Amino acid sequence: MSEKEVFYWKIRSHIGSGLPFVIYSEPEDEKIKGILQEDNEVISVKDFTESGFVFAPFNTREEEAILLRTDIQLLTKSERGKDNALEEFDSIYDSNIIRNHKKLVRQGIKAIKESELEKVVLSRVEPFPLEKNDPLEIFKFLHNTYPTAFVYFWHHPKIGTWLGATPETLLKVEEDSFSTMSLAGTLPYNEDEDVIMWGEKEKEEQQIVTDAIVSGLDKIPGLGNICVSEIETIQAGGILHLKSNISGSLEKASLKNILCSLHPTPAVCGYPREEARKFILENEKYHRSFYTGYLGELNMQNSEKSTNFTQLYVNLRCMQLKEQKAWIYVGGGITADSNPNLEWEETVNKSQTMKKVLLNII
Ligand SMILES: C=C(O[C@H]1C=CC=C(C(=O)O)[C@@H]1O)C(=O)O
Repeated sequence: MSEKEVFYWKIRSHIGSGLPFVIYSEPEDEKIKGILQEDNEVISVKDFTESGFVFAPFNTREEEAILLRTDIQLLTKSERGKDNALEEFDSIYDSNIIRNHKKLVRQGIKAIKESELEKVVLSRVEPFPLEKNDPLEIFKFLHNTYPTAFVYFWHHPKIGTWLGATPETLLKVEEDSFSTMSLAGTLPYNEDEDVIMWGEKEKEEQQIVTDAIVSGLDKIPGLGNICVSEIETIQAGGILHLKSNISGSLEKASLKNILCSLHPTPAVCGYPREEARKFILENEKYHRSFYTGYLGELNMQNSEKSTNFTQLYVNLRCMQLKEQKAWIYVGGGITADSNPNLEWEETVNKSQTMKKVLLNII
């Protein structure tokens, strides 16, 4: 058996034993890592000084972030094949689903016009029937199709099974520096278009995220030299986003303080945070669970440099596998200038990220 076959064989046998694990690949990296826990204990993160793989929900105030212990660590390399040119396809939606999402968006716009709320991120979940349910095959396809994303397959027998390919970094910390990202605004990617015309709505949406992140970080003692990069356009599968990198130096600030300041960012919740959170919990009418939470390596050891590092990503473009279905989670940022029809289309475009891959598996 090749090294890669041994890697997947060990993962399959861990799944067979009903034990928790995660496999993942960092953006632009061909390494696939595995973290396997040897018992099925559900471990909650207490103060973010722990080491392991963290999987945190959207609502960290009421739900726990889960830690996988690094009992076994695996590594393999996987040359990505040529970019999988997967076909887009038209989904057929029940008219109630469309109506409900547009209604939610209209409620959000109304609240923005009538209250202090400036931006709210509204989402939905849609089921996709799976005939063949092989999450490892889905993971391999995601890894091959989205080389610039953080791709993962996370499983805990007592919690559930999630997969995703997210373009958004929440926090990277190594030695005395940190970086995060302001990602917002969405347009469909069209390879024939050389110049991308971002509208005022998208620019404003992204600026709200940048300003809120910077003003939150500014208040944390022990963080300094905060810099914001130029805004750039990035491609994430079939869509484009506006992105700025935000970085700085970290002296004594704790990870817990930084994460409390960052999560949930206005890219997944809104601004001001409290008003947006309240609106989401009262109006979305479904449970986000780990969608728009975050995940990744927490206080892991870099053996080459003998330092600790943390690399966390926002859980976007993701799905949960249950009841022979993939539940795909999608949302978008709403501001006063949002158009409910376009917001619906945006969620449809985002759902293609997962569906294109699933269609090749079933
Ligand atoms: C909430 C999602 O995306 C966020 C991240 C980037 C762009 C977004 C937007 O344009 O609305 C969202 O803020 C999602 O993909 O489900």
